Amino acid sequence: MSYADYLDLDRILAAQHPLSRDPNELLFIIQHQVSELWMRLMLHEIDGAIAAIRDDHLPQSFKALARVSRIMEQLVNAWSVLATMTPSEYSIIRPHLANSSGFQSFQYRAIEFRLGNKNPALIEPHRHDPARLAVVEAAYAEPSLYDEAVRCLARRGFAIGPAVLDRDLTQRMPEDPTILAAWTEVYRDPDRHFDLYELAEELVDLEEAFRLWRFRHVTTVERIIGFKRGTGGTAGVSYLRKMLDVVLFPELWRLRTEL
Ligand code: HEM
Ligand SMILES: N[C@@H](CC(=O)c1ccccc1NC=O)C(=O)O
Repeated sequence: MSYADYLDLDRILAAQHPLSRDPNELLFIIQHQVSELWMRLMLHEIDGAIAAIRDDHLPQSFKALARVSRIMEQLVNAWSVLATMTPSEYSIIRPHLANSSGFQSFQYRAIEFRLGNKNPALIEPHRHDPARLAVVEAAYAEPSLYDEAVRCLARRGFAIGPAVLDRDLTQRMPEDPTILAAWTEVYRDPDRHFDLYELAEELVDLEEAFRLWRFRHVTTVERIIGFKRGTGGTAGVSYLRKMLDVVLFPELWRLRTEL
């Protein structure tokens, strides 16, 4: 066993195939490949966190969630590398991308779904690809990270409404007063509910990192393509700006007003 064998470097380092003659395309490809590798680890850790919460092993979930947030921070900082690519450079690469786009990232979609941001329309780009479709559909159908956190609140004796606990898991969880009341209680007496308090703060950390990623995506996109339409068919920057309004764990933000 050698370093290169263990890491399967021959395959990883032979996996860049620029379509243009532009030297900057290598940056574009590697930026996305590195992101997909980090996303692979994020999905693994999110799955671990979900299982740990389900099994009431909260300290184990904190380790996994902290790792997910630190990975997301890597992805946030990675935008600075891509931002060294100018609009002139990208305009040479872009025609080669045809209508491929980030919508086709099955790992990104699985992460969004695992974090509870469910939208069935976004399964469609994966319809033609059975193996990837299976990953996305499983993430769509299964309880999200936040579902498991809320079920944990219920197991700890907080009165979570039946509409929440018996909900259709394929829909986004609507903001709910019983969840808000439970988290508010946790934050009013952290010493009494310390592990739930810590869980909540891990979730807030993760959501903050995710928001920063969305913000840097849209800002980098505006810097590189301005207000052109996206290759995936959306209006581009104005579409991505709307995504900045997504709130993953609404009651955890709302409770701060209640304290
Ligand atoms: C020059 C660089 C980039 C440009 C111009 C760009 C542009 C866009 C646009 C316009 C969209 C909306 C879909 C569309 O109509 O095409 C989009 C979506 C997306 N992009 Fe990028 N992007 C860039 C780099 C990246 C990178 C480095 C990643 C990291 C993996 C990424 C991941 C995604 C994802 C996951 C979506 C779907 C977002 C969602 O559903 O909320 N993009 N991108
Ligand atoms: N949506 C981008 C294209 C794009 O960024 C892209 C194309 C192919 C593979 C990855 C991509 N990155 C994420 O959206 C654009 O409109 O220029």
